[in-house]
Amino acid sequence: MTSSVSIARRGMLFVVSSPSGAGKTTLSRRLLEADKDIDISISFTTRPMRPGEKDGVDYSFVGENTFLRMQKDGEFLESAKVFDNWYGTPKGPVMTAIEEGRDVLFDIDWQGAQQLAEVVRGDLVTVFILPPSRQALFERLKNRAQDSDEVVAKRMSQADHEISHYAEYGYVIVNHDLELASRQLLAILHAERLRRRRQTGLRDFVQSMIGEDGA
Ligand SMILES: Nc1ncnc2c1ncn2[C@@H]1O[C@H](COP(=O)(O)OP(=O)(O)OP(=O)(O)O)[C@@H](O)[C@H]1O
Ligand SMILES: Nc1nc2c(ncn2[C@@H]2O[C@H](COP(=O)(O)O)[C@@H](O)[C@H]2O)c(=O)[nH]1
Repeated sequence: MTSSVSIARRGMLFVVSSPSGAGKTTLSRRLLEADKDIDISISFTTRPMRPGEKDGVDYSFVGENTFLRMQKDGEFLESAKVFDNWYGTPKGPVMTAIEEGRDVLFDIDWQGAQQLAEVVRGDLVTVFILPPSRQALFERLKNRAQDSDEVVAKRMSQADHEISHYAEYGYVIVNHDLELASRQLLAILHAERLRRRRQTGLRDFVQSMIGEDGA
């Protein structure tokens, strides 16, 4: 029978970005289902709630005055205007999770990823999701049926610019087959947890083993 050995490690900030509609929210949800040791960062936004979304679950929905006050008071780890709305990552929950050695998942855009890179560097893992084609991206946005034609057109018009940032990311996944892309994302998470520098308890673990008598 096997039993697992627990070695202390640093938590990481696991960022997933993509052009709108490529599937990062879908993949993020599947990652949370598949791995219970990662928490999602719930962003604040001034965007109107979509059908089916819940306040405090998908986002914390706030008015622009509240958002700008929070931004001024330094309550965000990063924040950016995306498609005419404000989005921001609240500092508190992320810092607590990292201090406890837990991993945090971020569904944020390239501007947010750049800002996080300035703050955390070594604890940051970045994944960019590409659609299999431009046509597939358009169809996913249309079929999601949660945004007006005008909003879909705006997101498509910015897709090229968003895609141009793919080279700033450590990993890139083409989300053609959802099952495969989900497995690939999970594999990145698992491999990154095993990086030697993240395993802060390794030294003690190895020392105790070397010091053991017998065998
Ligand atoms: N591999 C896939 N094949 C087909 N449809 C997919 C695939 N992945 C995601 N979808 C669908 O594409 C639509 C867009 O996905 P999702 O909402 O996850 O995109 P997103 O990148 O989070 O977009 P946004 O940035 O606008 O939030 C959804 O309806 C989702 O079910
Ligand atoms: N920089 C940040 N970007 C964020 C954050 N939360 C979400 N996002 C990105 O905004 C767009 C649009 O999202 P949608 O839910 O309105 O479709 C998408 O690229 C998200 O990744 C955030 O806190 N900071």
